[in-house]
Amino acid sequence: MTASSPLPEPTPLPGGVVHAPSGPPLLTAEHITVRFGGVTAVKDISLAVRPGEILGLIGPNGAGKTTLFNALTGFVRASEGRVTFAGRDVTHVQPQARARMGMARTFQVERPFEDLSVLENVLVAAFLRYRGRDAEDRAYAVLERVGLADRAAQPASQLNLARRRRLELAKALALEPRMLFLDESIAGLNPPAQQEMVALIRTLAQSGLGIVMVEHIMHVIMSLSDHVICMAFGELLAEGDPHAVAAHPDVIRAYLGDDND
Ligand SMILES: Nc1ncnc2c1ncn2[C@@H]1O[C@H](COP(=O)(O)OP(=O)(O)OP(=O)(O)O)[C@@H](O)[C@H]1O
Repeated sequence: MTASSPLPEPTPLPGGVVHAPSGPPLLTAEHITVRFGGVTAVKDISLAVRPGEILGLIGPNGAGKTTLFNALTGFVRASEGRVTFAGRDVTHVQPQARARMGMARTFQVERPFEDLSVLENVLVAAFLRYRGRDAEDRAYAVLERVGLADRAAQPASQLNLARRRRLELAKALALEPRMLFLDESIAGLNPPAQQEMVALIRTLAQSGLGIVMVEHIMHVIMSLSDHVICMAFGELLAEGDPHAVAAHPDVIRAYLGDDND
């Protein structure tokens, strides 16, 4: 029996203009280590993301993806290492301040203000950067962009899962970020909704946003990512373009020994 990769081959996505990450890195992380008491959840991981680039973080359960993601966005304190955004050291900058600087994130469990309308939810985020009419204009523009403009007046509580995910994305985009951090934006959606979200994410990268995504749906992450980092037990297992990572013997071993893909 030959050891073929359990990860799907990257396939071009329909309608995709090839996007071209360019310029110096927008985000760099150097030698990030995160310890929780005696547990080293992330060990010496470095990465860089350029404008327009999509970085996919993969790895079996407990690999440290979420912890690394949280260290990048400021929700977890790095025990060692440095995070730089747009040339500024943000290692000790609080999450909300990072968001205002242009590092916006979504949450795996989306948590809109249920009683507020879709528009009001986006306005709450828009007010972090804009005032009055500017915030409203920004919120409407973002709702158009994610395809929720026709739901603007609806209470967030009435949205289905796919639209809640779009609202989560709209809230992040209302900050007019340069980097977007997506925590499982696609898992749990039905296939058509997955495709719509994939197309949207691709468009956002094409517009020049740098994107870091943690996602369990392998065919999605392997197709969308320009660069993939595979972690296991907190450490870097392999990195490179999706083809190279999917074919890497250590990655194959990690996934064959784990049924979470
Ligand atoms: N707040 C914490 N306190 C203690 N240990 C933690 C904490 N957060 C994560 N860990 C541990 O760190 C390790 C990495 O967890 P993490 O959630 O980052 O992995 P993951 O790759 O995101 O996993 P999954 O795919 O299951 O979400 C695990 O051993 C986990 O139990």
